[in-house]
Amino acid sequence: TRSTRPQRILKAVQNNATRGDAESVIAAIDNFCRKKEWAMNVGDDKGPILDSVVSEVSPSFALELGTYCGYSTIRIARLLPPGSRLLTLEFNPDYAAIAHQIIAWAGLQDKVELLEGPSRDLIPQMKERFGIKSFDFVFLDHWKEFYLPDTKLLEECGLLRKGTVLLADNVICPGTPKYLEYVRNSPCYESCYFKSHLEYTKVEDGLEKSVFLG
Ligand SMILES: O=c1[nH]cnc2c(O)c(F)c(-c3ccc(F)cc3)c(-c3ccc(F)cc3)c12
Ligand SMILES: [Mg+2]
Repeated sequence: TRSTRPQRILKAVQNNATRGDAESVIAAIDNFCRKKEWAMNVGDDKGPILDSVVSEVSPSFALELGTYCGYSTIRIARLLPPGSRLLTLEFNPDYAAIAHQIIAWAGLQDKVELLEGPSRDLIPQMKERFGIKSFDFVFLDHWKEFYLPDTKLLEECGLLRKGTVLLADNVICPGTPKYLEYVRNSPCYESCYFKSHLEYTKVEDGLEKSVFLG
């Protein structure tokens, strides 16, 4: 039977990237998705913006909502200081199975914990089951309709602290108007927009950075 797009991305990594070399895994995915088959990775245009925010925050505890094939997981994990942890949540088991293998190929499995299940079920378990006090950085890249409810859930579960940085993908394309309205008008957030392009295209998209003020 026909392979899936995530399986074809994994094969491109195994055929073109060096084990343990995260940069080569990122390059292999970007080359494949730019030249062969588009896929919803944050990509090489928005990616450096993600990198700069992660480097600036240098988080001890980071959360990613939406793993897909692990491309942004690797972009984040490769910049984390020793001893820090990235938890990434994926509800699609087929995506998670591929992401595990791509994260391992990059040699970053010791910094990353990939949790399978719906974010609304896993977020309330973070303190008790995963020993998280609060997150320093959150990357929202799962499903546009969940950005706002999951942000409110993170607040309600006491998982955000003064200065926690939220970075949201796709705020223009496909767009997350309810989330943008909230973080841009709430007195509890200081937000700014980083204009860029939809991955591997000339279409406008961007990332919204929002600092929780407590
Ligand atoms: O769903 C997503 N999660 C995370 N990141 C995404 C991302 O970075 C994207 F570029 C897209 C996208 C945008 C435009 C387009 F034409 C196709 C897909 C999607 C997306 C949007 C609607 C869907 F029905 C399916 C996928 C996502
Ligand atoms: Mg995205």
